[in-house]
Amino acid sequence: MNSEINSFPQVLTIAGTDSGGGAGMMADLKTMQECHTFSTGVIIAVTAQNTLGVQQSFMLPKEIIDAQFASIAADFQIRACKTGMLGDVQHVQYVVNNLKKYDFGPLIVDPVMVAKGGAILLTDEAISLVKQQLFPLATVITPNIIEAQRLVDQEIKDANDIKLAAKKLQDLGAKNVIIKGGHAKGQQVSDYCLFLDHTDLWLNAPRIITPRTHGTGDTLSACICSQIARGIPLKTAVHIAKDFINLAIKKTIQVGHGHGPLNHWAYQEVNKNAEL
Ligand SMILES: Nc1ncnc2c1ncn2[C@@H]1O[C@H](COP(=O)(O)OP(=O)(O)O)[C@@H](O)[C@H]1O
Ligand SMILES: Cc1ncc(COP(=O)(O)O)c(N)n1
Repeated sequence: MNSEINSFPQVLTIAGTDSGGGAGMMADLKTMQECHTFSTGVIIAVTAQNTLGVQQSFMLPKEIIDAQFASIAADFQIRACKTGMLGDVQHVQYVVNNLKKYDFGPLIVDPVMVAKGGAILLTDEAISLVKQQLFPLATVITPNIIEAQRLVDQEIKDANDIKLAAKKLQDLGAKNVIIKGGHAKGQQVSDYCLFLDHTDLWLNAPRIITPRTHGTGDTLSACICSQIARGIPLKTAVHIAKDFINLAIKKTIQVGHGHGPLNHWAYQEVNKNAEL
């Protein structure tokens, strides 16, 4: 066997597609590419979507989902993987089964529930399965504040509530928890990280006033996934991901009429020759 084969960092995104190119698997692939990792994908759902919303979606059958996992496992050495839109109970179960069957390295779970345009991307019944079966497999989970409220079934009003929610989510089996603050109010956008070793930190950045935030959560979690695959420690990875997302929002591109997509190449442009 040639030991050079598969020495390059490879990652996997398990998600829904976005025909509009801004969120879901499309945002993941663009981010992973910019992070100099080779990205593979298991498509769970196909959405007809643009910056104005989700017009239609179609959940793929079990056979083709299992086959995608098998194809990837047979040829690549995936060093980290992430989940995005999983849709419903059945599809969460297919993903859990495959993640137990194959070793794809550390798992980042972005428990995507509702698109920025309002479309439901995870049914209510599927939420408890995500908590019971997917979180215990996860190295990192990255709910936004609204998702965190649903997951702990409690209102989150302030920083203390965020900390308590993160602890509750960790108790469900997720090793590291990041609660994203994009949907909170205030001039700062603060993401709270609670790590496995019980240390914590806040990632702060000035809030950028813009409707162009389609795919922010996908991008943050994909960036963390790629950094982990490259061997970057998690506490460094989260700082890189925060810089990456901040620049992707700040260096805006004018695309679409609604919740516009991000500038995924901004980080590389600003950090030319960065050791990314
Ligand atoms: N208006 C904004 N200005 C700066 N950063 C933002 C803004 N909105 C979201 N972010 C950042 O984007 C990432 C995703 O956050 P959020 O929007 O809460 O997640 P989601 O896309 O899952 O709803 C976080 O790191 C958050 O801090
Ligand atoms: C297929 C898919 N996955 C995830 C999102 C969430 O992204 P956002 O919250 O920015 O709409 C989305 N809109 N579509």
